[in-house]
Amino acid sequence: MLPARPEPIPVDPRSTAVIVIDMQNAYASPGGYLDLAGFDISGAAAVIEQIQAVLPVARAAGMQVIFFQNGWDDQYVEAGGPGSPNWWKSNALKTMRARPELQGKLLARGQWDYELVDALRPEPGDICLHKTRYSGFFNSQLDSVLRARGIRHLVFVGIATNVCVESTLRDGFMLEYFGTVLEDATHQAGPDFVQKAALFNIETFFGWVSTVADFKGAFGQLAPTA
Ligand SMILES: C/C(=C/NC(N)=O)C(=O)O
Repeated sequence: MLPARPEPIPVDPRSTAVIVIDMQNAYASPGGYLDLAGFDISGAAAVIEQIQAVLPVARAAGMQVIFFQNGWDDQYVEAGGPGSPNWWKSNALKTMRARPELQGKLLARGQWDYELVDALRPEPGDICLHKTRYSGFFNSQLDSVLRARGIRHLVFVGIATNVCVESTLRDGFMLEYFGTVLEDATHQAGPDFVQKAALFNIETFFGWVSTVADFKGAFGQLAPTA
């Protein structure tokens, strides 16, 4: 059992994936997109440390680790033009329109901004997926990757709680996946109250909320199973 809110939840490591949402320089490094767009990323360093503690435990327990990277091709075709709400709402695209010297740099594959932070690198056996919108289920291989492995439970870490973490967990709920967020391994884009609001939504309507300490306590002693 994994201690969680609103109640403990049974989690079988063999049918569980840890989903690492968008731990890219864009979201977690000074000089990355969120920082340049004026969001407070001071909590990101702690999130990196917490994820560093989670991943070895997850791998040793036999869980699948899946890294997501968010962004687009270097011409921003995947971002959509003015006919896409993404063109209007993406703060990365808006920041580049306001500051033309950044054009081509933010969230573009091949650029530093798109890369995962140095401290969190996939290991052999981990899976890396790309996404072009906030939900990891939209236009990606995530659902088929999970179904092929019999995975039903998703444990979320990463940035941002109220955007890509919550969007992916919500879509997973609609697709019958059980979703749990490790709250202290996530950080919001926006004021503190949006972290609280996202976690309230998740624990009340869409899934469960746990902590890194409880995750380590539940799975830290487990050897991989055949
Ligand atoms: C604000 C934002 C969040 N992304 C995420 N990874 O949650 C964005 O991509 O613009």
